[in-house]
Amino acid sequence: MADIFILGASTILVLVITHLLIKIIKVKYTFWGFPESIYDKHWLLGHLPHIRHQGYLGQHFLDKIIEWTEKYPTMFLLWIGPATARVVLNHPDSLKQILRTADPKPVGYGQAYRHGIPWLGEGLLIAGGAKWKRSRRLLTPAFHFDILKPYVKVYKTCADQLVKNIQTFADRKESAEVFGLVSGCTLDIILQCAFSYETDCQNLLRNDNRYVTTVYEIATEWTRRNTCPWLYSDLFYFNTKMGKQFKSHCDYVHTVADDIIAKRRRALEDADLSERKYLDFLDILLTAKDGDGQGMSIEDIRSEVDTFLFEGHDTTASAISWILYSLAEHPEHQMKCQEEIDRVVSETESGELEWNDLDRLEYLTQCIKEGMRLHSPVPGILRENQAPIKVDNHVIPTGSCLTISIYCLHHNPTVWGQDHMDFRPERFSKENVRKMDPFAYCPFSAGPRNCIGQNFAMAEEKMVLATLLQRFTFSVDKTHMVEKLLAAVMRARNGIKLFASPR
Ligand code: HEM
Repeated sequence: MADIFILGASTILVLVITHLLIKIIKVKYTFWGFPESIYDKHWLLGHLPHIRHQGYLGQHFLDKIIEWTEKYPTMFLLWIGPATARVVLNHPDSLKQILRTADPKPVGYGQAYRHGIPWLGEGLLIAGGAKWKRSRRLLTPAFHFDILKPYVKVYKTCADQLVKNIQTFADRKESAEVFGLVSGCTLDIILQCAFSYETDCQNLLRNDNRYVTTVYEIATEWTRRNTCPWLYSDLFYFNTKMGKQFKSHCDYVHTVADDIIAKRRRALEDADLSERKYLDFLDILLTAKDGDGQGMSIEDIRSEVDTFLFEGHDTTASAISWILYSLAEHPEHQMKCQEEIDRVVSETESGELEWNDLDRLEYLTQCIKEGMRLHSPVPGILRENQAPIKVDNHVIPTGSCLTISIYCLHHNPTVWGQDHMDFRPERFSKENVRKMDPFAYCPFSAGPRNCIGQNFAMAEEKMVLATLLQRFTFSVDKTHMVEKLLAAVMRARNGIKLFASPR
């Protein structure tokens, strides 16, 4: 009996090792000669020690990928263990080849987007093929300018509450951790605009904001799992402590989404839709019908709500917080923004910024763009190519997992110059933008799978920042170290602390 067991176990071991060896040989052969930093590569772990430096994906990894971008400015390989290679694209000429297509996101075993499915389902962000096409067509009208215009009032009301919250720190002459406060504000905004759902999620007395903190945990854990090949198996992962916690966090955010949907469904039953010119995002989801009269399934609606709740608040919170940080670091640019905002506001009839005024905030817009270049709120995205791609003399075969590193693109010295780490809003002056390759600057990605919410996001960023800068001058709290942390969005490891002096 024991002999049979030993024989069985040895056979399985030999098969596993043979499978692994074949995989290693195949991957090495496929990417033979591709640029990669062999000096930074461990013989077994590949680049994992840099990816998981001190156990998290942070500044060390960002410094490394910038170093590799300087050496290999069109693409480089990133090895996750001995048998998995990711092709990182970091130059407009290489990444435009994939961004111009609607090629899907990789969702196979061990692929990053797969690990997000328990949370976001197959919503617009993760779905591919016909499902993505249908949802994109359905939801595009929800971002029509006529729908977005009235949202400026919501942006302003929520930003006014943010001002009040920051004022409490200013009164005590304390620095405020802005990332958390801004996240509450952007969540408030997306809940009201897309879901007609009002909460007191900016109420500081609540002490926490369970939805924001839970999304923080989920997004951080999602990224952590992506960098741990030993956690790729669902069977294993969901039996670990972290896997169980991830699942329970997902269950909680799903109950939030279910509540939003149920309330809106009840409100819609009493409403006369024929009188409304435009429907908001959730109305569209709830009333959408196929040619055969079939509506969207409950799971599909929830996936979209979860996707928009996350994409609609975490990304903008990252953008606004990091831009504010750069402005606090550069008083000269902050002052120019304030002068512009004061002037534009003084020229309005109501004394309040309206939709059309946002375009007149040209210098603020330059600072926003430069802030999103420097910090890249969404640092990287993945795609699976459906046709071979040629970069320099190398052919990336069909079905490869491509990492489009937005952060590396935005720090590529061959595109942005040796001063790419400097905050220089003049990079986005009209003359400079005219000379720019359209794929050199992609905070919202580009092509058919670009960000559906980018106009919403830009208007929101302008309104929130203009409201804040009208009331305060920000400066950095030098006692607090600000360090980047990569999750699905660019976070700050211990937050961002700023002093706000009332003007
Ligand atoms: C500064 C803010 C934002 C940034 C930097 C940003 C960036 C991005 C990027 C890079 C992508 C491509 C993702 C990928 O290929 O995996 C994307 C897609 C997407 N974004 Fe945004 N986003 C922002 C705000 C928003 C907002 C406010 C919403 C919703 C209201 C939104 C909804 C989405 C959705 C649904 C997708 C998937 C689109 C598709 O695949 O068709 N985003 N965004």
